[in-house]
Amino acid sequence: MNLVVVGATGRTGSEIVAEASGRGHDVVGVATTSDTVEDVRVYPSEDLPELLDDADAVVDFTVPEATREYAGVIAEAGVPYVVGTTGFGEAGIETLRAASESIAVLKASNFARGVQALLRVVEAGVEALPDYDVELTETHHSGKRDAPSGTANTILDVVDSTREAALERTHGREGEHSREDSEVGVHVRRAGTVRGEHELLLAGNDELLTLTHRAESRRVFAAGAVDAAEWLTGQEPGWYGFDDVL
Ligand SMILES: NC(=O)C1=CN([C@@H]2O[C@H](COP(=O)(O)OP(=O)(O)OC[C@H]3O[C@@H](n4cnc5c(N)ncnc54)[C@H](O)[C@@H]3O)[C@@H](O)[C@H]2O)C=CC1
Ligand SMILES: O=C(O)C1=N[C@H](C(=O)O)C[C@H](O)C1
Repeated sequence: MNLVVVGATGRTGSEIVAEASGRGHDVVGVATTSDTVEDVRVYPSEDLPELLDDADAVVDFTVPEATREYAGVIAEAGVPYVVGTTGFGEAGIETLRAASESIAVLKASNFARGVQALLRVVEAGVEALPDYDVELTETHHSGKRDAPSGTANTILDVVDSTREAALERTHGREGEHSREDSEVGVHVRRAGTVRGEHELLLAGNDELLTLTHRAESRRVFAAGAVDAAEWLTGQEPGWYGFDDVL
């Protein structure tokens, strides 16, 4: 497969370049400036339209502004599009949804297989313990831009859909007021080189249940993203998630 990795010089993109090259794919990179990663040539972003002529799939781990800018040109070129970037507002999601009318778009906030399993376990835990308090804590490296993480938002969406109610997301706490039953606490930590940890706490009835996923290296995201690109090349235009691949 001819694969274009947008964000190829980044923390995650460079791992994706290594993973895809290691599987024998022909990889080119795109980033803000030209470079080389793992002997793979990285082109500046203005070269993207030309690189799409020979591409079988694009994988994008950048920033929401870049993804929004490139979605149109990738859709015009008719190339399947795997999006790992997080931190979109509603307008960003709309742009990707519009692209999915003409190409296959697979967007996931986390390409670790363990997180897909965690989402199923969260659903089961919340269903079994409907009255328990729910608190979410996520920890990432100090360079992460968006907060809460995309995965945290996905977990909270699963809690809401399981409870069939939108809990009020309380981001950290200070001052003097006790917890309301209608809220879910969301706690974000940024420190060092942590690859990504998510913990959901369910508490009530004198007991605690904690559900935790910890990524130990970015290779887990890279492997999932390349699995997704390999799978997506055979799909019809539409909107897909990582659970469709597994
Ligand atoms: N879905 C998942 O499993 C995962 C998602 N992510 C997400 O991926 C994104 C990137 O994270 P990191 O690799 O830590 O970031 P990073 O800051 O290390 O790398 C960003 C990359 O994007 C490129 N870039 C930035 N603006 C660009 C533009 N306008 N045009 C072309 N390239 C541009 C940079 O040159 C760099 O190569 C974040 O949104 C993060 O949350 C990260 C890990 C796993
Ligand atoms: O920026 C990161 O590093 C990560 N971002 C994703 C997110 O926002 O959930 C996935 C993973 O946790 C690593």
